[in-house]
Amino acid sequence: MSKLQSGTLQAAVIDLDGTLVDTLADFTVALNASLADSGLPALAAPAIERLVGKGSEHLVRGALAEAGGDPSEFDACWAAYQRHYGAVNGRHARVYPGAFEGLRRLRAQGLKLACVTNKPQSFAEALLADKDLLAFFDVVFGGDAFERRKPDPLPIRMACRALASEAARTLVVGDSMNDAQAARAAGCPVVLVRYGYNHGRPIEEVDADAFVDSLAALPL
Ligand SMILES: O=C(O)COP(=O)(O)O
Ligand SMILES: [Mg+2]
Repeated sequence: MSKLQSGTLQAAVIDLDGTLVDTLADFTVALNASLADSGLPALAAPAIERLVGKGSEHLVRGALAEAGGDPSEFDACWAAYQRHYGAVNGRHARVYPGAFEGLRRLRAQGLKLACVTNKPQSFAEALLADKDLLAFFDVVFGGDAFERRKPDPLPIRMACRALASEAARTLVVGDSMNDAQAARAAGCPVVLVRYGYNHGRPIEEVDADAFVDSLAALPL
């Protein structure tokens, strides 16, 4: 755990959905409206939660399959989802307890901050702005910012480059195996929150340096 000790870090890369903001209700409303447009039944929130974390295409494709739709309906469902999510983005979402305090503490330590999410860039920026979180970040990279997204290390590496930080001195904070795998492959220490979305799997089975119940409890 020594690599997480205060004073050694230069920057932190923070995930969005399931780490900073609880967006499951937004996903549920937008996906079910999209499925309804295709005449398909609604899904319960826990089924949708298991699909969150690998980006919006994965989410829509998975929801379509779970609702009994045909893969050929993807394009229509994807277009509907863009519309519905754009209309609902942030409305049913809430910032997790401790998130503001955690971000303030990271900033107070002099760390540069990046938000790296698999959520599309425009939705991510709008959500962060709506929740008064955008100003904490030096840079925001969405799931469509690069050719590969988490669990690929590319977005984390690009964040380190943008922040001019060494990977080993850049703390990744997330809620899922996608964050942890990306961080490990990039050579960054990683802390996972216990309250987010991890494809229905216990978070503590993921390889990480520490687990916390709140961003206010980050081991800094
Ligand atoms: O869009 C998703 O699937 C999840 O986004 P995240 O990377 O912020 O958790
Ligand atoms: Mg997440």
